[in-house]
Amino acid sequence: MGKKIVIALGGNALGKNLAEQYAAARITAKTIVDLIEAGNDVVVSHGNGPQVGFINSAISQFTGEPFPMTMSGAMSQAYIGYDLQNVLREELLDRGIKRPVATIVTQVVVDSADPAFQHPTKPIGRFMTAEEAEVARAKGETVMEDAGRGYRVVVPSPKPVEIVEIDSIHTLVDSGHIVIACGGGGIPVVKSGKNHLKGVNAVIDKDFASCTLAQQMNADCLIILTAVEKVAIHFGKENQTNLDTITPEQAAEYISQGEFAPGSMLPKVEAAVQFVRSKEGRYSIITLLEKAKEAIQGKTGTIIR
Ligand SMILES: Nc1ncnc2c1ncn2[C@@H]1O[C@H](COP(=O)(O)OP(=O)(O)O)[C@@H](O)[C@H]1O
Ligand SMILES: NC(=O)OP(=O)(O)O
Repeated sequence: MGKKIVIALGGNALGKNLAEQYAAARITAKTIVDLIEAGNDVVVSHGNGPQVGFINSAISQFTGEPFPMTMSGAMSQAYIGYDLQNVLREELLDRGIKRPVATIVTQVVVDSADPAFQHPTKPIGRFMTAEEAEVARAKGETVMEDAGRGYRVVVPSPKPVEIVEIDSIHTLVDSGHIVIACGGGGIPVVKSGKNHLKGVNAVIDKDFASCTLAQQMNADCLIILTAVEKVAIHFGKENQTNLDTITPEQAAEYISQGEFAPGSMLPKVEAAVQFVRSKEGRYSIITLLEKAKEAIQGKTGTIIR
Protein backbone atom coordinates (compact mmCIF):
# COMPACT_ATOMS: atom_id res chain seq x y z
CA MET A 1 0.00 0.00 0.00
CA GLY A 2 1.17 3.51 -0.77
CA LYS A 3 2.31 5.94 1.90
CA LYS A 4 1.29 9.50 2.64
CA ILE A 5 4.38 11.67 2.24
CA VAL A 6 5.01 15.36 2.86
CA ILE A 7 7.99 16.65 0.88
CA ALA A 8 9.62 19.90 2.00
CA LEU A 9 11.88 21.59 -0.57
CA GLY A 10 14.65 23.90 0.65
CA GLY A 11 14.58 27.53 -0.43
CA ASN A 12 18.36 27.51 -0.92
CA ALA A 13 18.09 24.21 -2.79
CA LEU A 14 15.71 25.95 -5.23
CA GLY A 15 18.58 28.07 -6.57
CA LYS A 16 19.57 31.72 -6.71
CA ASN A 17 17.64 32.81 -9.80
CA LEU A 18 14.62 31.85 -11.92
CA ALA A 19 16.62 29.58 -14.26
CA GLU A 20 18.12 27.65 -11.31
CA GLN A 21 14.70 27.48 -9.62
CA TYR A 22 13.11 26.01 -12.77
CA ALA A 23 15.95 23.47 -13.15
CA ALA A 24 15.61 22.43 -9.48
CA ALA A 25 11.82 22.25 -9.80
CA ARG A 26 12.15 19.92 -12.81
CA ILE A 27 14.41 17.52 -10.89
CA THR A 28 11.99 17.63 -7.98
CA ALA A 29 8.99 17.02 -10.23
CA LYS A 30 10.52 13.78 -11.52
CA THR A 31 11.10 12.55 -7.97
CA ILE A 32 7.62 13.53 -6.81
CA VAL A 33 5.92 11.93 -9.81
CA ASP A 34 7.99 8.75 -9.28
CA LEU A 35 6.46 8.60 -5.82
CA ILE A 36 2.95 9.28 -7.11
CA GLU A 37 3.37 6.66 -9.85
CA ALA A 38 4.36 4.16 -7.15
CA GLY A 39 0.99 4.77 -5.45
CA ASN A 40 1.97 7.24 -2.73
CA ASP A 41 -0.01 10.34 -1.77
CA VAL A 42 2.26 13.38 -1.85
CA VAL A 43 1.83 16.89 -0.44
CA VAL A 44 4.53 19.42 -1.29
CA SER A 45 5.83 22.36 0.73
CA HIS A 46 8.84 24.57 0.08
CA GLY A 47 11.16 27.13 1.63
CA ASN A 48 11.57 30.76 0.60
CA GLY A 49 14.54 32.08 2.60
CA PRO A 50 16.49 33.52 -0.36
CA GLN A 51 13.38 34.47 -2.33
CA VAL A 52 11.48 36.28 0.45
CA GLY A 53 14.60 38.39 1.11
CA PHE A 54 15.05 39.29 -2.59
CA ILE A 55 11.40 40.30 -2.95
CA ASN A 56 11.39 42.30 0.26
CA SER A 57 14.56 44.28 -0.45
CA ALA A 58 13.68 44.88 -4.13
CA ILE A 59 10.22 46.28 -3.36
CA SER A 60 11.39 48.23 -0.30
CA GLN A 61 14.13 49.86 -2.42
CA PHE A 62 11.68 50.61 -5.23
CA THR A 63 9.01 52.19 -3.01
CA GLY A 64 11.43 53.75 -0.51
CA GLU A 65 9.51 52.32 2.46
CA PRO A 66 9.60 48.97 4.29
CA PHE A 67 7.51 46.34 2.52
CA PRO A 68 5.59 43.88 4.74
CA MET A 69 7.30 40.51 5.11
CA THR A 70 3.85 38.86 4.88
CA MET A 71 3.31 40.26 1.36
CA SER A 72 6.81 39.15 0.36
CA GLY A 73 5.98 35.68 1.72
CA ALA A 74 2.70 35.55 -0.20
CA MET A 75 4.50 36.56 -3.42
CA SER A 76 7.15 33.89 -2.86
CA GLN A 77 4.43 31.24 -2.41
CA ALA A 78 2.89 32.31 -5.71
CA TYR A 79 5.95 32.36 -7.94
CA ILE A 80 7.56 29.24 -6.48
CA GLY A 81 4.18 27.47 -6.49
CA TYR A 82 3.67 28.55 -10.11
CA ASP A 83 6.93 26.88 -11.19
CA LEU A 84 6.29 23.78 -9.11
CA GLN A 85 2.69 23.26 -10.21
CA ASN A 86 3.65 23.67 -13.86
CA VAL A 87 6.54 21.20 -13.81
CA LEU A 88 4.45 18.71 -11.81
CA ARG A 89 1.51 19.06 -14.20
CA GLU A 90 3.77 18.47 -17.22
CA GLU A 91 5.61 15.51 -15.67
CA LEU A 92 2.29 13.89 -14.68
CA LEU A 93 0.81 14.38 -18.17
CA ASP A 94 4.02 13.10 -19.84
CA ARG A 95 3.55 9.86 -17.89
CA GLY A 96 -0.17 9.66 -18.69
CA ILE A 97 -1.25 10.44 -15.11
CA LYS A 98 -4.31 12.67 -14.83
CA ARG A 99 -4.06 14.41 -11.45
CA PRO A 100 -4.85 18.11 -10.94
CA VAL A 101 -2.14 20.19 -9.26
CA ALA A 102 -2.82 23.31 -7.19
CA THR A 103 -0.92 25.75 -4.99
CA ILE A 104 -2.71 27.05 -1.92
CA VAL A 105 -1.78 30.47 -0.56
CA THR A 106 -1.40 29.34 3.04
CA GLN A 107 -1.48 31.36 6.24
CA VAL A 108 -0.08 29.94 9.44
CA VAL A 109 -1.06 31.24 12.87
CA VAL A 110 1.81 32.01 15.25
CA ASP A 111 1.81 33.13 18.90
CA SER A 112 2.36 36.88 19.28
CA ALA A 113 4.15 36.10 22.57
CA ASP A 114 6.58 33.68 20.87
CA PRO A 115 10.06 34.59 22.23
CA ALA A 116 11.39 34.23 18.65
CA PHE A 117 10.10 37.77 17.97
CA GLN A 118 12.86 39.07 20.30
CA HIS A 119 15.62 36.89 18.80
CA PRO A 120 15.80 36.87 14.99
CA THR A 121 17.29 33.56 13.70
CA LYS A 122 15.88 32.99 10.21
CA PRO A 123 18.40 33.83 7.44
CA ILE A 124 16.83 35.40 4.38
CA GLY A 125 18.01 36.88 1.09
CA ARG A 126 21.47 36.65 -0.39
CA PHE A 127 24.76 35.71 1.24
CA MET A 128 26.96 38.73 2.04
CA THR A 129 30.67 39.27 2.67
CA ALA A 130 31.80 40.48 6.12
CA GLU A 131 32.12 44.03 4.70
CA GLU A 132 28.59 43.96 3.23
CA ALA A 133 27.32 42.58 6.54
CA GLU A 134 28.75 45.63 8.36
CA VAL A 135 26.94 47.96 5.93
CA ALA A 136 23.67 46.08 6.51
CA ARG A 137 24.17 46.25 10.31
CA ALA A 138 24.76 49.99 10.08
CA LYS A 139 21.35 50.26 8.35
CA GLY A 140 19.74 48.55 11.36
CA GLU A 141 19.47 45.00 9.98
CA THR A 142 20.26 42.00 12.17
CA VAL A 143 22.93 39.94 10.40
CA MET A 144 24.36 36.51 11.24
CA GLU A 145 26.90 34.12 9.80
CA ASP A 146 25.06 31.26 8.02
CA ALA A 147 26.67 27.78 8.31
CA GLY A 148 30.05 28.82 6.85
CA ARG A 149 28.46 30.19 3.67
CA GLY A 150 28.64 33.93 4.38
CA TYR A 151 26.50 36.47 6.23
CA ARG A 152 22.75 36.95 5.88
CA VAL A 153 20.04 39.17 7.24
CA VAL A 154 18.01 37.33 9.89
CA VAL A 155 14.39 37.90 10.87
CA PRO A 156 12.18 36.46 13.65
CA SER A 157 10.97 32.92 13.04
CA PRO A 158 8.08 32.03 15.38
CA LYS A 159 6.88 28.44 15.59
CA PRO A 160 3.78 27.44 13.57
CA VAL A 161 0.67 26.93 15.70
CA GLU A 162 -2.18 26.31 13.24
CA ILE A 163 -2.54 26.07 9.44
CA VAL A 164 -5.46 28.34 8.52
CA GLU A 165 -6.26 26.68 5.18
CA ILE A 166 -5.90 23.09 6.46
CA ASP A 167 -9.52 22.17 5.57
CA SER A 168 -8.99 23.25 1.96
CA ILE A 169 -5.75 21.25 1.80
CA HIS A 170 -7.55 18.15 3.15
CA THR A 171 -10.43 18.58 0.69
CA LEU A 172 -8.13 18.87 -2.30
CA VAL A 173 -5.85 16.00 -1.23
CA ASP A 174 -8.85 13.76 -0.49
CA SER A 175 -10.23 14.43 -3.97
CA GLY A 176 -6.97 13.43 -5.68
CA HIS A 177 -5.21 16.76 -6.14
CA ILE A 178 -1.47 17.18 -5.77
CA VAL A 179 -1.25 20.13 -3.40
CA ILE A 180 1.56 22.61 -2.83
CA ALA A 181 0.97 24.30 0.53
CA CYS A 182 2.66 26.08 3.44
CA GLY A 183 5.22 27.66 1.08
CA GLY A 184 7.92 29.51 2.98
CA GLY A 185 6.52 28.07 6.19
CA GLY A 186 3.21 29.83 5.51
CA ILE A 187 2.37 33.52 5.79
CA PRO A 188 2.70 34.30 9.51
CA VAL A 189 -0.46 35.74 11.08
CA VAL A 190 -1.74 36.26 14.60
CA LYS A 191 -5.37 36.10 15.71
CA SER A 192 -6.64 39.60 16.40
CA GLY A 193 -10.15 40.42 17.59
CA LYS A 194 -13.05 38.10 16.76
CA ASN A 195 -12.17 36.82 13.29
CA HIS A 196 -9.32 38.95 12.04
CA LEU A 197 -5.93 37.52 11.07
CA LYS A 198 -3.15 40.11 11.26
CA GLY A 199 0.09 39.59 9.33
CA VAL A 200 3.31 39.75 11.36
CA ASN A 201 6.83 40.64 10.31
CA ALA A 202 8.50 37.24 10.39
CA VAL A 203 9.38 34.17 8.31
CA ILE A 204 8.27 30.80 9.67
CA ASP A 205 10.71 27.95 9.20
CA LYS A 206 9.31 25.72 6.50
CA ASP A 207 10.76 22.65 8.21
CA PHE A 208 8.56 23.23 11.27
CA ALA A 209 5.53 24.21 9.17
CA SER A 210 6.04 21.05 7.06
CA CYS A 211 6.19 19.01 10.27
CA THR A 212 2.87 20.54 11.38
CA LEU A 213 1.42 19.90 7.90
CA ALA A 214 2.67 16.28 7.93
CA GLN A 215 1.11 15.68 11.34
CA GLN A 216 -2.19 17.29 10.33
CA MET A 217 -2.25 15.20 7.11
CA ASN A 218 -1.52 12.07 9.19
CA ALA A 219 1.49 11.43 6.95
CA ASP A 220 3.77 8.41 7.31
CA CYS A 221 6.91 10.19 6.16
CA LEU A 222 8.37 13.71 6.14
CA ILE A 223 11.07 14.18 3.51
CA ILE A 224 13.20 17.32 3.76
CA LEU A 225 15.14 18.02 0.57
CA THR A 226 18.05 20.42 0.81
CA ALA A 227 21.56 21.09 -0.55
CA VAL A 228 23.43 18.28 1.25
CA GLU A 229 23.08 14.51 0.76
CA LYS A 230 23.38 13.70 4.47
CA VAL A 231 23.27 15.42 7.81
CA ALA A 232 26.72 15.49 9.38
CA ILE A 233 28.31 15.79 12.77
CA HIS A 234 31.49 17.91 12.99
CA PHE A 235 30.11 19.59 9.86
CA GLY A 236 32.75 21.40 7.78
CA LYS A 237 35.62 20.06 9.92
CA GLU A 238 38.30 17.52 9.04
CA ASN A 239 36.54 14.84 11.06
CA GLN A 240 33.10 15.47 9.46
CA THR A 241 31.03 12.28 9.70
CA ASN A 242 27.88 11.84 7.65
CA LEU A 243 24.91 10.21 9.36
CA ASP A 244 22.99 7.33 7.74
CA THR A 245 20.15 6.00 9.91
CA ILE A 246 19.73 7.44 13.39
CA THR A 247 17.07 7.26 16.08
CA PRO A 248 15.28 10.40 17.29
CA GLU A 249 17.14 9.92 20.60
CA GLN A 250 20.53 9.99 18.83
CA ALA A 251 19.42 13.06 16.86
CA ALA A 252 18.32 14.80 20.07
CA GLU A 253 21.70 14.01 21.64
CA TYR A 254 23.53 15.57 18.67
CA ILE A 255 21.22 18.60 18.90
CA SER A 256 22.13 19.05 22.59
CA GLN A 257 25.82 18.83 21.62
CA GLY A 258 25.34 21.75 19.20
CA GLU A 259 26.15 19.71 16.08
CA PHE A 260 23.66 21.47 13.80
CA ALA A 261 23.79 25.10 12.72
CA PRO A 262 20.83 27.24 13.88
CA GLY A 263 18.79 28.62 10.98
CA SER A 264 19.95 25.89 8.57
CA MET A 265 20.39 22.24 9.65
CA LEU A 266 19.12 22.58 13.23
CA PRO A 267 15.44 23.28 12.34
CA LYS A 268 15.46 20.37 9.87
CA VAL A 269 16.69 17.86 12.45
CA GLU A 270 14.39 19.32 15.14
CA ALA A 271 11.39 19.11 12.79
CA ALA A 272 12.31 15.55 11.77
CA VAL A 273 12.59 14.46 15.40
CA GLN A 274 9.30 16.15 16.32
CA PHE A 275 7.53 14.38 13.43
CA VAL A 276 9.01 10.94 14.20
CA ARG A 277 8.07 11.26 17.88
CA SER A 278 4.51 12.40 17.11
CA LYS A 279 3.23 8.87 16.29
CA GLU A 280 4.55 5.31 16.23
CA GLY A 281 5.82 4.26 12.78
CA ARG A 282 6.50 7.71 11.40
CA TYR A 283 9.92 8.43 9.89
CA SER A 284 11.80 11.26 8.30
CA ILE A 285 14.50 11.64 5.63
CA ILE A 286 16.87 14.55 5.03
CA THR A 287 18.75 14.50 1.73
CA LEU A 288 19.76 16.26 -1.48
CA LEU A 289 17.04 17.33 -3.91
CA GLU A 290 18.31 15.05 -6.69
CA LYS A 291 18.83 12.06 -4.37
CA ALA A 292 15.27 11.87 -3.07
CA LYS A 293 14.36 8.78 -5.09
CA GLU A 294 17.41 6.82 -3.88
CA ALA A 295 16.84 8.02 -0.32
CA ILE A 296 13.26 6.73 -0.30
CA GLN A 297 14.65 3.35 -1.36
CA GLY A 298 16.94 3.54 1.69
CA LYS A 299 20.09 3.94 -0.44
CA THR A 300 21.22 7.34 0.79
CA GLY A 301 20.25 10.37 2.88
CA THR A 302 19.95 10.60 6.64
CA ILE A 303 16.98 8.60 7.87
CA ILE A 304 15.54 9.32 11.31
CA ARG A 305 13.30 6.57 12.63
N1 LIG B 1 25.51 19.47 10.59
C1 LIG B 1 25.24 19.76 9.33
N2 LIG B 1 25.16 18.78 8.41
C2 LIG B 1 24.88 19.07 7.12
N3 LIG B 1 24.68 20.34 6.66
C3 LIG B 1 24.75 21.35 7.53
C4 LIG B 1 25.04 21.12 8.91
N4 LIG B 1 25.04 22.31 9.54
C5 LIG B 1 24.77 23.24 8.64
N5 LIG B 1 24.60 22.68 7.41
C6 LIG B 1 24.27 23.48 6.23
O1 LIG B 1 22.86 23.56 6.20
C7 LIG B 1 22.47 23.67 4.83
C8 LIG B 1 20.98 23.38 4.73
O2 LIG B 1 20.30 24.48 5.29
P1 LIG B 1 19.62 25.60 4.37
O3 LIG B 1 20.49 25.96 3.22
O4 LIG B 1 19.17 26.67 5.28
O5 LIG B 1 18.40 24.76 3.89
P2 LIG B 1 17.29 24.95 2.76
O6 LIG B 1 17.67 23.96 1.71
O7 LIG B 1 16.05 24.57 3.52
O8 LIG B 1 17.29 26.37 2.33
C9 LIG B 1 23.38 22.71 4.12
O9 LIG B 1 23.49 22.99 2.75
C10 LIG B 1 24.72 22.94 4.87
O10 LIG B 1 25.47 23.95 4.23
N1 LIG C 1 10.93 29.69 5.13
C1 LIG C 1 11.99 28.83 5.10
O1 LIG C 1 12.19 28.03 5.99
O2 LIG C 1 12.82 28.94 4.01
P1 LIG C 1 14.18 28.14 3.72
O3 LIG C 1 13.83 26.70 3.61
O4 LIG C 1 14.65 28.71 2.42
O5 LIG C 1 15.13 28.41 4.83
